[in-house]
Amino acid sequence: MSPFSLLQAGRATSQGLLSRPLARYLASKAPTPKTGVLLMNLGGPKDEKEVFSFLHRLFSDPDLIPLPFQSRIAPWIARRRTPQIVEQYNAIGGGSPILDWTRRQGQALEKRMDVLAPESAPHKVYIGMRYAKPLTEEAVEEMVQDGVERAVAFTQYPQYSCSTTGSSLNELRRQLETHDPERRIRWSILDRWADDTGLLKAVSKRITQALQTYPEEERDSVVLLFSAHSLPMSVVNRGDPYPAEVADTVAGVMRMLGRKNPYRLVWQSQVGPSAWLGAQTSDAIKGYGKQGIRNLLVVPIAFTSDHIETLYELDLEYGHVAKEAGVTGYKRVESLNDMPEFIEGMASLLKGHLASGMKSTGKQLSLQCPSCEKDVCRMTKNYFEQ
Ligand SMILES: C=CC1=C(C)c2cc3[nH]c(cc4nc(cc5[nH]c(cc1n2)c(C)c5CCC(=O)O)C(CCC(=O)O)=C4C)c(C)c3C=C
Ligand SMILES: [Fe+2]
Ligand SMILES: [Fe+2]
Repeated sequence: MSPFSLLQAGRATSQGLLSRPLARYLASKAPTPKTGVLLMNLGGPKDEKEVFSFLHRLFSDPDLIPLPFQSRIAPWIARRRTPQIVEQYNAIGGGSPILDWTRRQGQALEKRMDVLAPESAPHKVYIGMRYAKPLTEEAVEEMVQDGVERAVAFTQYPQYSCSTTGSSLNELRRQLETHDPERRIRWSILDRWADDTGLLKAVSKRITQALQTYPEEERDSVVLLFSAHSLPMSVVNRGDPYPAEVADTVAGVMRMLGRKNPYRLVWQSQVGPSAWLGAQTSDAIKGYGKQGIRNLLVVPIAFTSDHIETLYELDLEYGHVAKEAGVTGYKRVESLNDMPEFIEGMASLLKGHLASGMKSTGKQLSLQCPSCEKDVCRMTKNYFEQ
């Protein structure tokens, strides 16, 4: 076991497991990690008390939702939305499991990397969420304090969007400018892994496992409904690569599966009145119901772990839609979470990245934020390319 796993609590100051001084003391006793790996994700409230602050940060982010008078409007929207979202989190156990899953993924990844890539060991995984604790800032502070010299920003969104990975990278750059002004940490970016073999294998295995639960004679006709978080059409229209990269993952999974099941890519989690990319997952379910299709297997294809969008929206909300529509064989593929094949995939992706000399992956160089011309993204590109 990695020495850092033993000191797991030491990195958990923001998660309230230990007092900050004790955590600092424990961290000071650990060896300096040779490689720091920052897992970046959206984050979620751990309980209902955190829902407002989570939504407040989210609606304050112009990379996700540009709003007029953002700093004044964001708390207002967050306050209005909080009761409804608290109810949704309560329906799935009171909070988002995204941090628990990310921690488990991180621990398993750290352990596997120390074996798989001894040349870059010891590895230490940090977690930087965009809108909930532990925030990017806390992770960066800890990395600086640990004396990390080489680090990989490893986004947990396999497909690139300026509103997700782009936003996390912009935030990382801002935090580094404050907390590491001398640029002691050498960074590289690991993102745009939509077609990564490990990812495709893990999703394919999940689908195969789920298909086994249907009667054998019905298995080939089960409709595979790949569902990804939607994007506002304004973001799609400026050329955000996310829809194409999601489609790439779907095509790769279907190739790897080697099955002839009917399949379709649909979009969920639209927010607010503006136009979003469709077709909506819920409309597709209703449509299949009307056609008399009974067996629908939903595959979350842009999330790597469980949270409100899988547990509430896909399972509860759309489970109800399916029931109303007569889709009696509506099921959802289990999320990747800490599936060993997925961890193995993450580890070999990371190992390959490190072996490439810690430069950005090259094949799909991330840092161009390909869709947008925002100054903030250009600044981030310049920062990491130096
Ligand atoms: C691929 C992942 C995601 C994309 C793309 C994405 C775009 C996006 N999201 C919003 C607004 C909200 N998203 C919310 C929750 C949420 N979003 C993602 C992922 C992506 N978002 C996740 C994993 C979660 C769940 C967090 C958790 O439970 O841990 C929410 C909060 C819930 C709600 O109020 O409905 C909002 C709001 C926009 C506007 C957007 C694209 C620009
Ligand atoms: Fe951008
Ligand atoms: Fe979202």
